[in-house]
Amino acid sequence: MSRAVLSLGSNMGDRLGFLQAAVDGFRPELVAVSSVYETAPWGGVEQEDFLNAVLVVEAPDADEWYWLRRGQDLEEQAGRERLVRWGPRVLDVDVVAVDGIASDHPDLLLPHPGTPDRATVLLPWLDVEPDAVLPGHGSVRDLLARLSTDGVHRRTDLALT
Ligand SMILES: Nc1ncnc2c1ncn2[C@@H]1O[C@H](COP(=O)(O)OP(=O)(O)OP(=O)(O)O)[C@@H](O)[C@H]1O
Ligand SMILES: Nc1nc2c(c(=O)[nH]1)N=C(CO)CN2
Repeated sequence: MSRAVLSLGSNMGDRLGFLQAAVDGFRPELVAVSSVYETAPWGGVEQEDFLNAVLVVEAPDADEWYWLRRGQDLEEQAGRERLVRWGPRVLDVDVVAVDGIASDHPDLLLPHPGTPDRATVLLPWLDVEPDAVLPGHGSVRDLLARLSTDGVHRRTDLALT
């Protein structure tokens, strides 16, 4: 069984609709969906706030590349264009971690190297796995305790179904 943690983000157009489309795309493999968070952009590009969420997915015969490909297919279906690094996007699907796998392949770095510094990933991850461990980095709770969560707000009025 392959178990992956995926991070979703959108800051253009119907943000919740794009996240929901990703959830629907992963429906057969879906184990858990976090709350939706409204988050101030990190990365230095001036842009609209994001909606972020985290999914846990599982499939019996998948490997880590399967999850990357599935995420990229869904980004493409959403009409994503790669214009600016860390810039606006209709849908971003990052593979945060797959089981305990470490990968330094540039097309699939695992765990995703941005994760330890991103409250926009760690906070929603804790919703679905309160005892989560980021392989090689320790508990998600401890990683999050080092970070500011200013600008990361749970949207109780929005939900992915
Ligand atoms: N763990 C991963 N999850 C998703 N894409 C990855 C991962 N590791 C490497 N990549 C590669 O990153 C590229 C996509 O980068 P993308 O434009 O989505 O980055 P970004 O989301 O803007 O920035 P960041 O990766 O820092 O969140 C793809 O070529 C993909 O193969
Ligand atoms: N808050 C927030 N900021 C971002 C995000 C994101 O998902 N959330 N993704 C980016 C590009 O990957 C750039 N900046």
